[in-house]
Amino acid sequence: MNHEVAKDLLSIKAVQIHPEPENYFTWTSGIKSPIYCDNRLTMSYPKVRERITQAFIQKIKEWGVQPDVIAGCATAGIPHAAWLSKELDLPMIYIRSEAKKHGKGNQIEGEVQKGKKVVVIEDLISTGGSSIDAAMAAKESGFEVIGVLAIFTYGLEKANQNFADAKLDFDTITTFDHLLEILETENKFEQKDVQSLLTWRDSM
Ligand SMILES: O=P(O)(O)OC[C@H]1O[C@H](OP(=O)(O)OP(=O)(O)O)[C@H](O)[C@@H]1O
Ligand SMILES: O=C(O)c1cc(=O)[nH]c(=O)[nH]1
Repeated sequence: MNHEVAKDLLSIKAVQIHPEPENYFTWTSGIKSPIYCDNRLTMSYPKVRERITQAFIQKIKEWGVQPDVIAGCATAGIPHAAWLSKELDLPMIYIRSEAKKHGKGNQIEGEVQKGKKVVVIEDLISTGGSSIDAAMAAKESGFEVIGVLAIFTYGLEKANQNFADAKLDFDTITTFDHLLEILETENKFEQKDVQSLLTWRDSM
């Protein structure tokens, strides 16, 4: 399943690589990166999003804890949380990056149910900042957070540290390492290009 989803991301052209530093992407954390993975594109591919939903179900089974509620991390995690909660016939909420400045001033939309077990669904983990903030908001409102599940992670040491500091479990369907393995195996990338991306990742 891991490799299938990584292959999907490549085949729908969710992954873009700009090796020239002057064309680096800027991530939400401010990190400048030669690679960007636009998992929002998965919405447009029913078979791909279904595979992602099934992979999330598998990850939840592996955790061995039955969630009561599925939470989407705004914005890109929301549609995946919706498909997953429908498949599991569970309630859904979504968590904004900050409380609204008008209306009801909510950060969490949907019904807050204190003591209920929630899985936070995110599209992608770079530093983990966005999904950790969402999980913390859920905790502060009274939910019991089982952990964060995302489609993809870069495997940055910083993210592992941030999740450890927050005492939060997380897992992903696929990873940067899987992507690079596929690019190399399918001869789309030379070993030296794979190595230079790995060196960049490990320097973060
Ligand atoms: O692990 P992090 O360092 O927090 O980075 C990952 C976050 O960045 C992207 O969101 P973005 O801020 O681009 O917003 P969006 O989800 O609304 O598109 C992505 O969807 C994750 O939420
Ligand atoms: O860190 C980010 O902002 C980020 C990285 C990435 O590859 N894709 C994305 O949507 N956001």
